[in-house]
Amino acid sequence: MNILVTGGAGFIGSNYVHYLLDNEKDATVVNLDLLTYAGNKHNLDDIKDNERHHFVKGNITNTELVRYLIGKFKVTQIVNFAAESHVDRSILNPDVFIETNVKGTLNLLNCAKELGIEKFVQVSTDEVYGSLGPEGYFTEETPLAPNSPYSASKASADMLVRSYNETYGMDVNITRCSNNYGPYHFPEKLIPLMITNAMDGKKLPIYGDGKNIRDWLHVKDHCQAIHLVLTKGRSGEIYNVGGHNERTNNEIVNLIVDKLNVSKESITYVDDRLGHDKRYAIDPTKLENKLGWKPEYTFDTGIEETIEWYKNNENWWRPLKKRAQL
Ligand SMILES: Cc1cn([C@H]2C[C@H](O)[C@@H](COP(=O)(O)OP(=O)(O)O[C@H]3O[C@H](CO)[C@@H](O)[C@H](O)[C@H]3O)O2)c(=O)[nH]c1=O
Repeated sequence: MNILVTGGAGFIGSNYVHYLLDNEKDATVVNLDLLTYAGNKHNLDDIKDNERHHFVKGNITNTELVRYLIGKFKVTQIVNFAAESHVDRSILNPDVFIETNVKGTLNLLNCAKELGIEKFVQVSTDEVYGSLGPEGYFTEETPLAPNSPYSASKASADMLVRSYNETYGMDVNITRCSNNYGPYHFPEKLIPLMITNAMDGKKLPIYGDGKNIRDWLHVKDHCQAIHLVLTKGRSGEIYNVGGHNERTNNEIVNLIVDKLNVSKESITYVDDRLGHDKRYAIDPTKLENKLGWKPEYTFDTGIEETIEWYKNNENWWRPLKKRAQL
């Protein structure tokens, strides 16, 4: 297997690169990442001498570069993690989301088609389904109804991937995950922002009333799911990946406050996010039944480990928060 992993210096991508090197002893990984604000070469420090890992700084929109890498490394599969991913940033500046998430995916698909790639996996999100009321779950048949510029860009990319299967018969899969947490999570996102703010005695800003619900999935369970899809997914299929773990934002922040033993008075309610989706909840039955996926982490263990990781890796997150002015 010679796998092109795009966005492999980001949160989920770098966890997946580690997963691949640990679990596929014959795999060569070509890691293409632009190292934007959220990409970080330090996520890959422990594998920088690994001969099966080739890091390349570059943009997935660069046709010549993608063609060159596929040829040089005889790439057989592509897993596309590269994306602008932060909803708040997409509300302020949607353009770069279209550029990377839509045009970048299109470029990868074109190169994959031209050079005969065996499998293309698009890593997508449950946000393409929009927002749920208090009952029910997103299944793979739920109609797409993205509400933010971010989720609209991801839904657009999903449609392109689907079309390359329908039109050109390309072997593709789309995975749609719920909210990930775990090591190397960029500290602009809810869980790492709250942990690191709490460690520094800063305020913990909750948007709106804090009753919005997210389904939290450990990033390592997500990586395992993506790999099952890459190796066993049926061509053209979509697989939802969820944690069976719905929590309100209030619950998450209060849990972190308790675990880090800081005052509840640090919690502060701030203006709501525009178009804030109320509830995401994923039904991962298809992945469990068809591909035998079983998450290993309970949220209790996962969040404990994650908090410990941030306590032990201040050198990793402090410069990031400083640079991003968080
Ligand atoms: C950063 C921040 C977030 N929030 C709220 C907004 C959401 O309801 C919830 C989680 O926010 P975020 O961590 O930004 O994640 P969310 O918008 O759900 O999106 C994440 O999860 C998605 C999957 O569901 C991914 O596709 C996105 O790339 C990823 O960023 O916490 C706050 O209340 N305060 C905050 O400071």
